[in-house]
Amino acid sequence: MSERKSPLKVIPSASEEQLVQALGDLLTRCSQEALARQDKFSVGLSGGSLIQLLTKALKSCNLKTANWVFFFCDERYVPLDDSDSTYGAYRAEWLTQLPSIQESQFVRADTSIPLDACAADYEAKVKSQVDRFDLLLLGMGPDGHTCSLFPEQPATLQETQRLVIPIRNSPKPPPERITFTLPLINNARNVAFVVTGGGKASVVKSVFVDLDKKFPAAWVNPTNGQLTLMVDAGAGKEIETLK
Ligand SMILES: O=C(O)[C@H](O)[C@@H](O)[C@H](O)[C@H](O)COP(=O)(O)O
Repeated sequence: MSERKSPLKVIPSASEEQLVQALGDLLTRCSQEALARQDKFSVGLSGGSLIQLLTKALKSCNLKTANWVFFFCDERYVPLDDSDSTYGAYRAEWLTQLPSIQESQFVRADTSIPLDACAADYEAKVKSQVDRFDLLLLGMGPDGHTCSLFPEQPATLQETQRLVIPIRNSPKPPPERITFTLPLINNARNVAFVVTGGGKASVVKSVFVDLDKKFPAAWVNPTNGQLTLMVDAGAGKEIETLK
């Protein structure tokens, strides 16, 4: 158990429709705040079920996205046209369904170079464009992993220097990845977990109520930013005390 640096905001949703609406509201607020401060809105994306939810939120909100820039909180080290590529999954959804978003708005990892170089190159890309992320959208696996920070690889949670690191032997395939580290994640202005499904209810409680550091997601604790947890009825069923 450790302390939260800022209060956790929990947004429960009774249906997918409500969750999509809440995600749209979050994007609206964070983008307005960012664009009132600077000329770009920087967003870190994650893979998994978030892709579809985000696509639905963006379609229903009709936001002006021209000044948004999308990064990847983690990426699988596979060619960009591989079916495992997180960027590829977003591209397939967004470039067909969200015509206002351009390919040039994605800052992609260069997976054609060696893995260590890929991570260092992505860190350089982040540093050259972003001081603090305006919004990081994170998923969480049933094992409590987030980004590509896995419970089986606790040393990744001790990183203090590098902002993006290579991952080898990931317990979840594919084995090679790059991932944002805690110094970068916890420096963001807004970090939002989007977690769905009853299968994750107990890990949601362990991470967000018990702050059990066995789970990498429990290490996400923005230093000077807002942490939000968006859950559907299934994932949120064991956290009554937080709602
Ligand atoms: O790179 C990956 O393997 C996925 O992106 C993964 O990290 C995902 O974000 C979480 O497992 C949550 O996924 P779900 O929301 O689909 O459960």
